[in-house]
Amino acid sequence: MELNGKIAVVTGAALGIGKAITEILLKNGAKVALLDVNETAGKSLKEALDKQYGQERTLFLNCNVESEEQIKAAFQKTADNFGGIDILCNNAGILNETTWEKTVSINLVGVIRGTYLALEHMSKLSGGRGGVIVNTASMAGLGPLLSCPVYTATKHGVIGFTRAMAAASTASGYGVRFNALCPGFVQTDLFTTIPSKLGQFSHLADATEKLAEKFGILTVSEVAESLLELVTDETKNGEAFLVFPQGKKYVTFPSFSS
Ligand SMILES: NC(=O)c1ccc[n+]([C@@H]2O[C@H](COP(=O)([O-])OP(=O)(O)OC[C@H]3O[C@@H](n4cnc5c(N)ncnc54)[C@H](O)[C@@H]3O)[C@@H](O)[C@H]2O)c1
Ligand SMILES: CCCCC[C@H](O)/C=C/C=C\C=C\C=C\[C@@H](O)[C@@H](O)CCCC(=O)O
Repeated sequence: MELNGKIAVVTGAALGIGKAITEILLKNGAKVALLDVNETAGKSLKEALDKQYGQERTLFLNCNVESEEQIKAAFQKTADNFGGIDILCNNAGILNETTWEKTVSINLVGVIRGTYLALEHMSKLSGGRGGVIVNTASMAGLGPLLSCPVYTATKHGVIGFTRAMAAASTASGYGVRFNALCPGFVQTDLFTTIPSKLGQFSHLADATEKLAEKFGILTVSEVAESLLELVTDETKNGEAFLVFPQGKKYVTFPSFSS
């Protein structure tokens, strides 16, 4: 996919990985709607991006992915403002094993909600022009992270949902590709605030730290480069792209056909 003139929506765009995704999409010619609950950070980023790319290339919308109404309105404003939606990055996510229902609501339900509402704009079956949806999962979506079982469950769910939607899209003719981005540990606020978010598993913080030492820490720019590959390579559909400092690989899943 050539990004010049394409229209992208990024959730959780104000900080961390979402901010880096926004920046690399803009750098490659896309227009970007930034959706985030953090209005202060979102408006601040929009102000900085306006200086670098001009006011017309971005739109900041205060949007909580837990709200059907807010996502629906944000997608409509994006389509009205830019003329449609070609790319969706369902990136917003939290890690909190104490408020675990909220973790499920944002990380998994929010991804499902965003996907279904975006298809109303993107699917060729509903008058859209197709495109690509990339869901930010995690390495914890491929293997259990012992200190955060609910977070692990949400990321496993995101990968399963993404792969099933990719198959459904091919079979149905949506014209939309679906891929999961699975980073290892990444230096962001989510990562640095972990110790206070493990709840009943706080005693496993040291074990988690040892895992981070083993696997290394990615920069947000490294993650964004991998996102760009999933967006632009039109051969990629139904992929789980595992990214960590030592390298990156497309995950092979068990096949049940004899
Ligand atoms: N940091 C890591 O180690 C790591 C590794 C793999 C995957 N991830 C995933 O990457 C994604 C981004 O995480 P990050 O590390 O950049 O975190 P972050 O906390 O730095 O940024 C998350 C952004 O999402 C926003 N957000 C949170 N809840 C929201 C909601 N309900 N609606 C809209 N926006 C919301 C926040 O305001 C923030 O701007 C998450 O899905 C996370 O699970 C993170
Ligand atoms: C507590 C940190 C939260 C960061 C969340 C973010 O999504 C990052 C996750 C990064 C890595 C997850 C690794 C999971 C590893 C396990 O599946 C298992 O493979 C570990 C195997 C143990 C070993 O090889 O020594």
